[in-house]
Amino acid sequence: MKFTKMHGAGNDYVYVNGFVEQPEDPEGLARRVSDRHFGIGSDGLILILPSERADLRMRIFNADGSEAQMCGNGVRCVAKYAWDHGLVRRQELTVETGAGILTLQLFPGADERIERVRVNMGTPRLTRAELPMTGAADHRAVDVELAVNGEVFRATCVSMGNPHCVIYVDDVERFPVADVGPLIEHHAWFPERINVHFVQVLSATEVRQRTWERGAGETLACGTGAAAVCVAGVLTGRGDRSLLVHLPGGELRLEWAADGDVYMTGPATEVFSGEWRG
Ligand SMILES: N[C@@H](CCC[C@H](N)C(=O)O)C(=O)O
Repeated sequence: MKFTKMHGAGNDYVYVNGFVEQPEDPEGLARRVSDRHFGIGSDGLILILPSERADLRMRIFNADGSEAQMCGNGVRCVAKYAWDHGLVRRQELTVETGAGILTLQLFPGADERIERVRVNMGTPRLTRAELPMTGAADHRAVDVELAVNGEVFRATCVSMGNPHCVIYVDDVERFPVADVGPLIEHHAWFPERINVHFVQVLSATEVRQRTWERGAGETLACGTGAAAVCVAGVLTGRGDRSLLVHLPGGELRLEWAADGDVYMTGPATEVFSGEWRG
């Protein structure tokens, strides 16, 4: 099976061109290729597929094999792959995801390859039923107290098609993400688990973020998570509608626009291609 390794701000996936390859067991394949010692090494697997409703369709599988609805860093790389590898050569294209059909704008660099992509990530979904999380179905969870192992955090929960929990901390570099992240991912409040983001506010327009991803552990960036952080900043009065997010693997620009949709702009990078015989 031919594959291409790509990343968006360090959030890396193995990409398979589903126009050519049809993997039989994508869940199992995701677990095997993602292994950083015995596989290719990645945060998961993304299949680029034909669509009857959009230019392309993508499916994303986390490193543990679970399928997610959406991947913000991944969808930018799908757009880059489509342009650079000649699947669709248009500067505006649509991608069908588990979170709906998204529109993307592609920005080529001097060598005519795509360097940066802007994605309309759609409208955030804010009720507990939409996340999903326990509690009154039509209520939001904004700065609510969440008890974890005897400690109480203030959590704001936002769905960008997939579920996110945003926690503000004073010093994100020193925060024990690998200890607290999995406890919140598997907390009884979240029947489908959740992605968890620890955020330090630098100013109303800038934050530093570290992420514990559902099904993948700590990653270097999360695009849907950065979108949720932008929304959480506005909902809690901590941030403007336009936000620069610093992540361990790079930077993302977010805007919760007046039309209600969240726009994300960031890099997309191809690392190498190969053949998987596992
Ligand atoms: N890294 C992604 C999100 C990938 C899926 C997530 N782990 C989930 O299970 O919802 C991003 O860039 O958005």
